[in-house]
Amino acid sequence: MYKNFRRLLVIYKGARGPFIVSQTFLAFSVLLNLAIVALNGTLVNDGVQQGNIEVVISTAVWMIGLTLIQTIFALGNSLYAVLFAEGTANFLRVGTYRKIQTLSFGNLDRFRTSDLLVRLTSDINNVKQAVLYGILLLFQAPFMIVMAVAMAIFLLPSLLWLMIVIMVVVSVVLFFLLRGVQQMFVARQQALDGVNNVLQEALAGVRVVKAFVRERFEMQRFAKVSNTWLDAALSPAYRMALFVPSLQLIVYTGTAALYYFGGQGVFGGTTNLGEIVVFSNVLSMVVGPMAMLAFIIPFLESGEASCGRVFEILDEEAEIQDRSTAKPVDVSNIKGRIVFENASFGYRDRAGKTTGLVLEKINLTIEPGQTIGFLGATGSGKSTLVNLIPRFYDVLEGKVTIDGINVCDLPQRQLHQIVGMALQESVLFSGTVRANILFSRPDLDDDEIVAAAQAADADSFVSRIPEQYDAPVSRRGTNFSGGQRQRLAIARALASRPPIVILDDSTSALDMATEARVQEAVQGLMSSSTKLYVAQRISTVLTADKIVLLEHGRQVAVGTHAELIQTSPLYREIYESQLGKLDEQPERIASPLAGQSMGGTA
Ligand SMILES: Nc1ncnc2c1ncn2[C@@H]1O[C@H](COP(=O)(O)OP(=O)(O)OP(=O)(O)O)[C@@H](O)[C@H]1O
Repeated sequence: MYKNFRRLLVIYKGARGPFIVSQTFLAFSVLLNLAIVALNGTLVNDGVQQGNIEVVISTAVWMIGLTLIQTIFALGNSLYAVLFAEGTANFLRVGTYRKIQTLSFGNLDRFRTSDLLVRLTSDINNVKQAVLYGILLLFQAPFMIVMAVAMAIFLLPSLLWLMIVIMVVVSVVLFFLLRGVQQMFVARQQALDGVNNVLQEALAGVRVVKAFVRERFEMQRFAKVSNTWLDAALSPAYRMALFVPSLQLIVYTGTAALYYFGGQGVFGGTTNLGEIVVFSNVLSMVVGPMAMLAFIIPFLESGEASCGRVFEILDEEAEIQDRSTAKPVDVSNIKGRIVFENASFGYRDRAGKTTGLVLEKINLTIEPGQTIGFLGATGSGKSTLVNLIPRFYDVLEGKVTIDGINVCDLPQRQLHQIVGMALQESVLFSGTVRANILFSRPDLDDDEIVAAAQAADADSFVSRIPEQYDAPVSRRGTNFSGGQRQRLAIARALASRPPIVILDDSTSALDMATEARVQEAVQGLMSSSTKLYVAQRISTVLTADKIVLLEHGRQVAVGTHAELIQTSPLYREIYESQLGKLDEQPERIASPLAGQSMGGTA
């Protein structure tokens, strides 16, 4: 039972201190509570009924004093309970976030961003609530019930039957009120997942929604999931609303019965009024904790379920890990020779099973300093192919080597220093232009930053901004144009001058003249580095030392532009579809962009 919570207590050692302190305060608080209740008997019997004002005053003073001390213990209990609950939530939040940072591309493909967000926020909040209520009430309730029953046996054994009847009635009522509530809470959480999924997608794509005038559709879509959430939230809320009135009804009826039967005892001389007053208080002390127990159980259930969802992330093993045989290398000695040997790859589905091959038996040798272009229709596998070099994914068969070393035998930290990459989606972080360019190497000096920005043709627009390299970048870089974002992302990839640079469709938003300028500058700055360009546009790769043409995950042709135009009908078709019929421009066959060269060692 509650295996996730038990596991949490075992792994979160920092919680033990606040937990023990809060429960110690709680025990004292409950004992004092009972003592105060017992004093009611003295007050009525020896004070009020005997007309002894001194007993009344001294008992009242004792009761006030004990109440003050009890309040301090109760406050201590609450404070440490909050510390414990908030500490637990923080422990889970930081641990989960740290875990997400260690996950590989493949793991992240299987967890949707909205899913991760819900787990990091709402689920952890559920755990916190359950821990808080649990620590405040869970241990208090049984303790109070046992003590109160003991007092009832000691004080008025003749009316114990009444207490048992009331406890049975309360249990039956609570059973019916709570039946199915756990499933209702789980359904509410799932409905919240649905709301967050729609919200995340719709807000991230709000511009597309507006551009396609889909606001009404999106509003309806959101209203639908929001209504589902409302229904799911109302069902347990209705049940909870019945809680207090039902219990009040039982307590008031029970108290009336107590005075009826107890009154007969007083008239018969078998009991006295003080005992009945104390018994009446004890009755509330039993019903209250029973209600508390019933009240927190759904929270505990929902917290336990959420804790399990958080553990799912914490238990996720990063697909790509450093091998025990991985040996550090001197990055400055890496030349940048890349070889694909019979490399095949396929993505995994949510269950972790490979769905089919996206790349098949790729054999390719790229010499240090060469410029290579990868060309092919959308979905042909270009990005997937280059992603195998920095080990964003591991090959299923074959291998990829850098300077003869299998990339799987390189420590990932070093591999990512060797391979600088501008990803297909140019994501910038909020901060400054400088901080974004320095993302991979915070120790670079201003000259190196400017050199990288110049090579990416970013310096031209950055230097026109009044704050220049200290210009603010908003979240995801939305205060820059698509082309500017791409150029800053390229500068970020070049800044540390890695021996291998991969630009994955990173110049697609640039006009052809700017693109040619970038390529020329990159060639100047990174002449000894191996440069890989993934492109949709043939103009991006025309002057490469080698163009690799992919079709449905297979490498169908490799060669220079002049070679491919003669030997590959597919290449010729792509060329003509983008740049016009060759028959009408024969001089372009050998020298497509006369005067522009990005090649290194042709
Ligand atoms: N993370 C992923 N999970 C599952 N399948 C994927 C993933 N990324 C890509 N694919 C699939 O792999 C195939 C190759 O995709 P890839 O992105 O490598 O193509 P591409 O040639 O770079 O395309 P584009 O030019 O449009 O970027 C496609 O069929 C795509 O649907």
